[in-house]
Amino acid sequence: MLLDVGGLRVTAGGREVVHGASLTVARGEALGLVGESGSGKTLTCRAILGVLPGACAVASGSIDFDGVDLTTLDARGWRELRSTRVGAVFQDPASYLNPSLPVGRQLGEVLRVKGGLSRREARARVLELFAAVGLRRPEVVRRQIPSQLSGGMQQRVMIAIAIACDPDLLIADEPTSALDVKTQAEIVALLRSLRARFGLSLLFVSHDLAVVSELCDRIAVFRHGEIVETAPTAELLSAPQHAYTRSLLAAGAPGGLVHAVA
Ligand SMILES: Nc1ncnc2c1ncn2[C@@H]1O[C@H](COP(=O)(O)OP(=O)(O)OP(=O)(O)O)[C@@H](O)[C@H]1O
Repeated sequence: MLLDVGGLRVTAGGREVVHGASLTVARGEALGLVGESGSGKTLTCRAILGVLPGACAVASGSIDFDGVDLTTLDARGWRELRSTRVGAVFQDPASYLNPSLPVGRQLGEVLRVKGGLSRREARARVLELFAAVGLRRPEVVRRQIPSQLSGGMQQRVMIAIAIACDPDLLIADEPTSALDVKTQAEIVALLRSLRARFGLSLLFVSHDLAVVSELCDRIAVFRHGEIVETAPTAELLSAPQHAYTRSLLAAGAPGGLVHAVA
């Protein structure tokens, strides 16, 4: 198993908000996390990345990544993990990009500092990666600063940065939620093609069950800090076991979910 989280408990301001979450992601697999706002999806992802907000902490549980218990890592170990083995994309790409630096330079720096490429190698790789994430005219885009790009393009840049060092796992927390429906579909299609092309394992968070269904092999349903149900996507959609999953399905019908089941 690539990622194996067992009995994870997370506190926020001293109050427990994730109550013993267990989940696994096999190599090459995509696991979706769904559930209402505040149900603990983001803090679970941040615990796995070692980037919990200040007021939050892992109280107990295990986070095994490729045989290593991440809860034993020091700050340097976490940084190494994030720079090479686990990539992350969040809802608001603009807040993770430097507003005054051309995006090509930002990706180039990641490739040089974390990937060990020379300046020249990095420049060539920037163009390849920007093309791989579907940015047209990468030689123009690389010179632009974030505000010159649309939200969808900014998210493509973030995805390029996240996959720059060939991570084993990509954690995508609501990466499409701030985008319009058309761009959302394009980013989902991109993530699907990157999975196929690079064999990426994916932990994908969304409050939108239809989006998760299109991308993920299995789905875990969060409610009030607990995972109430985990099942293969087709099974979860056709025979949901938990009343809350049924209510999520009912809320999403008929549009996207019917399409997703078909
Ligand atoms: N920085 C923080 N300080 C204090 N409490 C927090 C913090 N971040 C999250 N929480 C609390 O922890 C709980 C879980 O939040 P979390 O962000 O993981 O939920 P979520 O399912 O990802 O929701 P959303 O879809 O809105 O992002 C919520 O009750 C939230 O209010």
